[in-house]
Amino acid sequence: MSETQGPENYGKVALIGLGLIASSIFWAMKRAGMDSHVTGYARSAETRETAKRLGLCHEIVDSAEEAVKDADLVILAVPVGAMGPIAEAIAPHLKPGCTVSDVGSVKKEVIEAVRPHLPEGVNFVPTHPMAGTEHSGPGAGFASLYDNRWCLIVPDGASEEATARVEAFWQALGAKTEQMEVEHHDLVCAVVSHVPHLIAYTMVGVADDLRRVSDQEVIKFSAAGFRDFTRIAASDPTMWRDVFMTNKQATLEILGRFTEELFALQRAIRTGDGQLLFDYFTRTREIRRGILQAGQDTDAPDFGRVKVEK
Ligand SMILES: NC(=O)C1=CN([C@@H]2O[C@H](COP(=O)(O)OP(=O)(O)OC[C@H]3O[C@@H](n4cnc5c(N)ncnc54)[C@H](O)[C@@H]3O)[C@@H](O)[C@H]2O)C=CC1
Ligand SMILES: O=C(O)C(=O)Cc1ccc(O)cc1
Repeated sequence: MSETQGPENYGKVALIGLGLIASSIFWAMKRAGMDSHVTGYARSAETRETAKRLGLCHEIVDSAEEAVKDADLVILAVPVGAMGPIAEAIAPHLKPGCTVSDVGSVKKEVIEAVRPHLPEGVNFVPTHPMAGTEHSGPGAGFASLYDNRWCLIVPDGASEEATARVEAFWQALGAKTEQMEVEHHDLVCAVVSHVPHLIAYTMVGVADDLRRVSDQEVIKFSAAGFRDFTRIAASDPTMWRDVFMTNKQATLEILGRFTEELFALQRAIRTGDGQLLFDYFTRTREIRRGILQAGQDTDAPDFGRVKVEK
């Protein structure tokens, strides 16, 4: 019997992809006392072996088709570009009436890639936990990753009951949930996550290219701002390539605005317009204060040093 009997309890859960996000889901389920039977699958034999060694999932199997057999909840936790092919492969093997969910950082293209493959009667409830670190792979997960973090839910036509159960599941993992419309989700994420990652990648690339500043100096004198950039720019290249390949429209829109503002600031520096810079920085400081007041200080945990609880 489950220690908790709420709607968040699914009899059998399948995790497809066994990286940071899926392994954290498993550890958080365990911490929550859920007694679902969890089956896991990852594409590489090496990842499956590591997962077994770490005690991830109750069972690790050699194909996605086998993993989803009899599952009440299937969570796709692979890079966004791999969601469609995985959905196609598992579709004929899904339990009638089950719920399929994904955790991808982009929603519109993932929904378009996954939904056409799913049989009638299967509920698709896309989600996006706004929590992560720069680490990846099965050993990167920890039970508290989702604590007090937002998990965005993009029901996009799923039944209310299936959506409510998925929300209850994420709340049991420690997250706060909010429903969002698909296009809005992709735009919000372009602003708060995708473009900031691109800026970090660019800044670290610039430092690396700049021959007048040696690599040793970059490492030795890196202050907090640049250190944060290097942490973000150490994120998984496959995952982030897929994010920009699939959230094209929103990231290009936000990047367009970003470069306009950057040119305005560049001009102010060139023309000596200190007042413009001062006013701009005063406005942006208020945004930081707003985040702190809302109790959403995302700097609080230092992910590089965060204690891994299992
Ligand atoms: N890392 C982060 O901070 C966050 C990631 N996400 C999203 O969650 C998803 C998973 O990300 P992570 O767990 O961080 O990635 P990860 O790189 O740690 O793990 C990905 C897993 O998927 C497997 N995989 C890759 N291609 C596959 C395929 N074609 N078939 C089967 N398995 C495959 C890999 O072997 C690995 O086990 C991505 O869609 C990402 O956009 C969402 C929120 C935060
Ligand atoms: O590590 C960080 O700073 C993050 O921003 C984590 C993150 C990465 C990707 C997402 O889709 C959501 C959260």
